[in-house]
Amino acid sequence: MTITLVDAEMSYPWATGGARGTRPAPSVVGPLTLELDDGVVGLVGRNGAGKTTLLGMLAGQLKPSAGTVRSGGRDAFDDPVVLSDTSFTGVDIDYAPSWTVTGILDLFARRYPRWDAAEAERLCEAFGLAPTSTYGVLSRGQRTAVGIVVGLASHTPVTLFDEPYVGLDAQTRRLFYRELMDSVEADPRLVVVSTHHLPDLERIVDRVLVLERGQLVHDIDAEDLSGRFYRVTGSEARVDALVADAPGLTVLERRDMAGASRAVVDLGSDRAGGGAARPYLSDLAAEPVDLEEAVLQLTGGERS
Ligand SMILES: Nc1ncnc2c1ncn2[C@@H]1O[C@H](COP(=O)(O)OP(=O)(O)OP(=O)(O)O)[C@@H](O)[C@H]1O
Repeated sequence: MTITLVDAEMSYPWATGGARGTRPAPSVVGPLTLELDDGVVGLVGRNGAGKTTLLGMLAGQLKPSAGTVRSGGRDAFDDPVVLSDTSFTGVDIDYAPSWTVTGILDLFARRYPRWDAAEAERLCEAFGLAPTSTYGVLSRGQRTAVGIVVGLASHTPVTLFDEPYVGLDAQTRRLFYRELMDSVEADPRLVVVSTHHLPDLERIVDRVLVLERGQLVHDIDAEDLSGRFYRVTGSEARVDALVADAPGLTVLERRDMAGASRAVVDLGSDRAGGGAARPYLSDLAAEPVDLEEAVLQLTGGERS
């Protein structure tokens, strides 16, 4: 499935404190022009960057205040086809406390034409969800697991997960990422996962979108990240020579002490000729930087 955004914006008019519609509200997302295709997309950004809002727009649940969001060629907002083609689960989505796990899953089985009941049952067992438990008695992690089961078993062409790790212990988180990986391998679709924990997604993600104050500041092909960022260590003179000689190399962070130097460098994407600088690393100790560190560097260093 393809989702296309053209100059799409979202503002919450009532967030300005004035009467609704009496003065222009600032956009919390956009304007964004973007195309999303099948594959796993990681959506990252600091608190309040607009991730949940963007997911709501992709899901057709929020009407853009300007521009367009089209999913599978249809105007996404409130479109019945888009709604049955899209699952959106996550941290802010709750169900009535009296509903049982089975009751919740039955609801989605009716909503989603490609629902896989056997898979839902298997996943419930794997995530330790008793079918007769009511939602109100589930722990935080078990509630997250209900959302995960819905997202995976729905087999919707567009599957959106908003921070699908809240409350999960390390083993269960790992189980989710393994199940997600198997699921998209068997049934490729567009999956967007908003997250503050990129390392968990590192092996699965095809693309990373970085939002900052509602703007898309980086759109990174995950393959492009491997072999692009390195932490190098060596004598100051060697690091100076690397910086002077390697074509297209950018220093993102550097610390010099007593004649020795440690630096994080960006060789540039392979598409932009980043490979040209790689041979210059051979004189130094160089280790690749992981996806999260790379994104942190691209977004201007440590999050405070
Ligand atoms: N229902 C709402 N009414 C008014 N403002 C809202 C509403 N929902 C979100 N906002 C505002 O929109 C901005 C983006 O919020 P959003 O929840 O999309 O960010 P986020 O990136 O998902 O944040 P987090 O990582 O903290 O979950 C924030 O400034 C928030 O205060």
